[in-house]
Amino acid sequence: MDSYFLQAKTMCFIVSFKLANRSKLLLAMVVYRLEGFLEFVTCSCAFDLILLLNGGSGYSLMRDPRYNKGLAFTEKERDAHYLRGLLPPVVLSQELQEKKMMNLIRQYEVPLHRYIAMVGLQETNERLFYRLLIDNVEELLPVVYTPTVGEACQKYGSIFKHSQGLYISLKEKGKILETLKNWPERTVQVIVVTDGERILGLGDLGCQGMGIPVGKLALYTALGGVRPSLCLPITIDVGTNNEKLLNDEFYIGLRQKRATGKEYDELLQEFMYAVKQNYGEKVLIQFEDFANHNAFELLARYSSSHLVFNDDIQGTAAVVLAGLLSALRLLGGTLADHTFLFLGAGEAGTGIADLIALEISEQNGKPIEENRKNIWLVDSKGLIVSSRKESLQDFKKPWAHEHEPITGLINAVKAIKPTVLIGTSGVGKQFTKEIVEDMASFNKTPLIMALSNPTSQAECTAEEAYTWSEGRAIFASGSPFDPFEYEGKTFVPGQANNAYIFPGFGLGVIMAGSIRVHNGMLLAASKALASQVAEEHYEKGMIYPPLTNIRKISANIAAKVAAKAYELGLASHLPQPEDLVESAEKCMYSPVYRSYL
Ligand SMILES: O=C([O-])CC(=O)C(=O)O
Ligand SMILES: [Mg+2]
Repeated sequence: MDSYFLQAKTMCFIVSFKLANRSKLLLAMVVYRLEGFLEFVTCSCAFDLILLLNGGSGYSLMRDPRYNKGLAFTEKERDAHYLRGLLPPVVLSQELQEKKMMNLIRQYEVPLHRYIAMVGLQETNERLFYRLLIDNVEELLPVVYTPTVGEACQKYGSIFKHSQGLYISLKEKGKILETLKNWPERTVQVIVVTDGERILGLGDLGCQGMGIPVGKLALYTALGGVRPSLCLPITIDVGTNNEKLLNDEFYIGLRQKRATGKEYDELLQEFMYAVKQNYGEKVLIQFEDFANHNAFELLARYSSSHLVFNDDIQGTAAVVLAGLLSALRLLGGTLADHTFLFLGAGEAGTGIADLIALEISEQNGKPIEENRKNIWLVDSKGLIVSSRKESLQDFKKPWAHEHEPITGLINAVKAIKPTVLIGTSGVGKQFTKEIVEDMASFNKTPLIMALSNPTSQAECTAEEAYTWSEGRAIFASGSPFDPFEYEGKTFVPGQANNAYIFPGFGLGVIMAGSIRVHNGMLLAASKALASQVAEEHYEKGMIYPPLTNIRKISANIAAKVAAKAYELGLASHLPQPEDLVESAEKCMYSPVYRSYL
């Protein structure tokens, strides 16, 4: 079915019914609910539909976060929509509401309180929430996202007020399609799903991992411009092995140990096919914070049948590769001239290592096996070397190079002498003074990336990296660190967080109607990000552009990703628009209030 034709037809239906009378409007509403094209319906008409749905009461209407404007409802809107008397006399602009909310949020000193205030706003006035987030991205990202979202997940049960997103537990086995149909939106373009087993570097938080899909999707909208109604956060609850949560009276999930093996696989399979059946094959399914063993497996199993993207493997890889390409402007040489050492050989570590090797192969035309040789990984048992090959998990095997066995990161650093040190271990404080000093002893400009999240799990802090290297290190981290002054110079650490990539990447995939994710699209996203770092940023030690321009950055990433999808023949939205950056910017969600007249 041609969806644009259907959308247009539905819209005409509703508009004509609106012009007729309210009982007919009810019928129109049925049409709308069947087709689910609210976004295409004129604003005032949509407003009327909701009004009708709520029995004609403006009061109920104010309770819908998608439509609520709070004190910004105009006099005319108050008259037209039965709101008179339900609000105090004053009429505020959205700007003033924003100022007031920011003042309020800044009064909370505890980050979790700020998080709770932001979630409260999201649940009452969606457009104001996004307005705040977009206009104050550097200040509010650490509140709704990393690092505060980590603490929010740990305490999710205690702070839980309203449900956000969809929960699919073992209890829904055999009924997942039905469960998906309970979600109010009929059209969904991005799903972020977790099973909560590896939330950031905090481990198994079970069902309380829901904070992560909710936070990631808030970024899809704020940073990538994907409409909130098209985003669906999902948590799959197969139990948790976290004893503390199992014994917590406020825990919100199933009180049982994690299901594994066949039981797990069957639930995930039912989920994947129910999503495809309900939303079609062009819905992007982003896997987030699964444990290593499932993350690699799920990506491999579903990448040829579904539009899947693993943010921790692929998103993190793309953002780190972007940082490396950008850092070369400071370090000199090409990627192939560098030696990389990773602490951590899980999703992030091997994902990044793979993408670096792929990019080097694109550049020098040599086989990927050859280009892996300068990339070394250390896991909990030491340097990954060929004598350990038999006992290694599959995703580590390509990195088992010829070398004598070495235990301990410090010994590996001394032996390998990397130019780039990358932490993806999920364990904090692993880059000790001795390690950073060593890096600085054989590199004029050591590149140090402490990627584990949240801040408590970072391998070292910005201050440590700059001080221990006597101001010579280029430093980037997964969680944000404040600028640091060392001997009169202010260094601005970069945030090598996949937040730079996934919103724009997802937008590009959606724009092109791509049916699969391809490594070429990841490389395109990395290059698009790297190309947006300017001279003034390098002067401060930054290897990423500032987040303040993130919407522009995302539009450029989206354009390059979409272009790659067209080039690879994966795009289904034909013909290809002439100016993809312009198309990306045009389709981005704006949080400005609509008029309901
Ligand atoms: O959520 C973040 O900040 C980055 C990420 O994907 C992770 O650490 O798992
Ligand atoms: Mg993640």
